[in-house]
Amino acid sequence: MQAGKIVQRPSGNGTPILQPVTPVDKPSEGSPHSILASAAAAVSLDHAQSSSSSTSAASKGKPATSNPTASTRSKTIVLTDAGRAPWYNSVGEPVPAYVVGIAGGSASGKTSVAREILKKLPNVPWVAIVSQDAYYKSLTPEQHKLAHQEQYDFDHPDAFDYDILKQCIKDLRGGKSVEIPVYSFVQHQRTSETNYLYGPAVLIVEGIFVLHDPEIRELLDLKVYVQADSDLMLARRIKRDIVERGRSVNSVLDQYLRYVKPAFDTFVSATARHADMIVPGSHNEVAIEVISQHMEKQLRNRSRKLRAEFYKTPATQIATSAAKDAHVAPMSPYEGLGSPNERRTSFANIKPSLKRDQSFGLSAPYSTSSTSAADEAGLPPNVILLAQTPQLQSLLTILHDRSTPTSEFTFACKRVGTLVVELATTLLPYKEKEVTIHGGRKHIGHEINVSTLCSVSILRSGAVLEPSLRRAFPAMSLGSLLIQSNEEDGEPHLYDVSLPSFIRRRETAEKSWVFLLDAQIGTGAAAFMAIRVLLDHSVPEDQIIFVTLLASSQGGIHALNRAFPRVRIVVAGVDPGLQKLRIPWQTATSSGASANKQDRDVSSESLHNAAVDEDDLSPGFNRNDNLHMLASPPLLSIDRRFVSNDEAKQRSQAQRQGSVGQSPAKGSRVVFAITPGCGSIGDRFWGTGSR
Ligand SMILES: Nc1ncnc2c1ncn2[C@@H]1O[C@H](COP(=O)(O)OP(=O)(O)O)[C@@H](O)[C@H]1O
Ligand SMILES: Nc1ccn([C@@H]2O[C@H](COP(=O)(O)O)[C@@H](O)[C@H]2O)c(=O)n1
Repeated sequence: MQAGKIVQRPSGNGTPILQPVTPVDKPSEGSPHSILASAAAAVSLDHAQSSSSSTSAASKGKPATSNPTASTRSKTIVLTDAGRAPWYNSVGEPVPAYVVGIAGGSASGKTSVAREILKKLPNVPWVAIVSQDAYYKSLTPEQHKLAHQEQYDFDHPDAFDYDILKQCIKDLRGGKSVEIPVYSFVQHQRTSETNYLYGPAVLIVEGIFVLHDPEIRELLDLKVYVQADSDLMLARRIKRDIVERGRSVNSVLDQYLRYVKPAFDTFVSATARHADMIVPGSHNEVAIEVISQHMEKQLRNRSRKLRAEFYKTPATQIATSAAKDAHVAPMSPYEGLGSPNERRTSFANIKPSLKRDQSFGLSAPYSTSSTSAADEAGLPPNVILLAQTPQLQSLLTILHDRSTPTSEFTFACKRVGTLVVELATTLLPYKEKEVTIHGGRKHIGHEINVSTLCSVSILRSGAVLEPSLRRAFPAMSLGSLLIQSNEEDGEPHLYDVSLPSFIRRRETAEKSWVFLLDAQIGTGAAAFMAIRVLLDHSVPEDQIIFVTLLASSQGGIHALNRAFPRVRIVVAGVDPGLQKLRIPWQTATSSGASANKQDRDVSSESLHNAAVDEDDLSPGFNRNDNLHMLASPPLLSIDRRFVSNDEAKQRSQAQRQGSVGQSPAKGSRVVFAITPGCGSIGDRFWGTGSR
């Protein structure tokens, strides 16, 4: 197969095309597909750092001499398209990825079939192809010497390390991040590089012995065997191995006759009996179509519509099941979207699963003042509310006041941010430290290991807390997650994962303490998704500290507690309401294929300036003078940078005048608003939205 990583990008007419990219590929400036490309970068985030030897393009047809590093490049293939919808259930447990195994002889066309399937699934975001080659056993120096003389048998089932391949499939299936080894066919060994891979909804594993191991077969949802004539496989292998794997005709033939053909006849072809489908190695369009349709159906069945699921559930039913088992979260992060009365009934019946002080052993003076405030506000036991002093109240009033000018709003935000961050830092694991004080005496104090700390902002509003955190820990690593609510169903979708390298590595992630930042918690849907991302990376639940300025006491904060009771939520202020509403929404429909991507590039002004149409309001919504929008999307420019205020204004003006090749189309979207609320805190902080 062709070396190198590819991502799928829609062509101008909307037809998917496959493009080889090097691991250091970046979204091209101004590309309308930059969100897609950025999501691809999210899944293969580490490439830029880890793949130092992978800077030259691997393209088919180039002689090995002109492309000497081609075969050291990963065969891992990643496709990401739209944002990733929730991959977990209402208690926060991940729903397994769909795993397809493709086996068959060498050069039968396994990889090509996998890629064709991938092309047929344009609506399935986050698909990855992993090659079994990455899991060849390490060779001893003696075996290594033999391998260079074509005297080592790479076609025997014992040549592979099934345990680590199994673990990799298990991890990816369970939603965990993994490091995929990069195999070199020239050096006959794994290189020092690995590819970080996280979050595929569909995983395709291909390799000659993918159907050999019974435990691996157990992990596969669909088993495919690619069948091709031996002469066709040999012809393809000669061409490929000379071009891509640095071989000569003689060496290919020697290896083929000594090992490849006998092993194929004895072991590989025998695995065909385990397959659900036998696919021809050529002229296989119909088979690929059938497989893709089957997969799409399976994926539809697995898709999570948490909000819809729970919105339909009557409150009494929720309350009853909650009372039965206080530790099982019966509601989604979207709970609280029924009428206020329904919400009160359901919450009243749910016993808290942890006692605030008991569970975390918070030390005075912080616990006493803030926990009593949290108790009074009816917040769950993992929530720590800042003591509601007149000083804090005055700052929160500035934030609540819709007439507050941007500069004052930003200033107050930073001050409240500092207070809430300082409270959050008291939860860190300080250790005793002995120092020598003036006069030479010893003194026992405390210290914190800053190298284990980092922050992850939920973009874009979470970044408003970064300045406060940076002031406390200037050298702290910062990461981010781009989560946006889907325009059609309001579900959160994950678009970009940019985590500090020590979270991407499991061993260090297990020791890390993460401040997860977002400006407010309404439905809690984005917080829910972000916490799941950190848990998928093995950050311990009780080492995640969610820091936020404002929460709705009726909202998803309760569902967060039931799903993730050990995540502490530190919050400055609490407002009573959470409203679901449908608002008119100005989308920009482009004439080109990139319409969907560019639709995201809508100035939040269009949201804020849009009048709420009475007929469009969801049931139970009361027009409220103090109501602000919570769910405005981040301002994304097409080249993935956040646009400045001026840029945003120019863009929205251009959109209104139709001068960017787009015709505005009126639609509507679901948003959730904390009431009375502070509006879209991110927009107000950076001055990019209305008040
Ligand atoms: N259906 C097909 N028609 C023509 N060439 C093909 C087809 N399938 C695969 N090939 C070619 O055969 C070679 C080996 O295919 P590949 O998919 O890499 O095989 P495998 O992964 O089984 O080793 C590649 O050069 C590929 O372009
Ligand atoms: N160092 C190695 C390792 C493996 N091979 C050959 O690769 C074949 C499997 O890869 P496919 O992409 O063809 O499925 C297998 O037949 C091995 O002979 C190698 O040549 N050198």
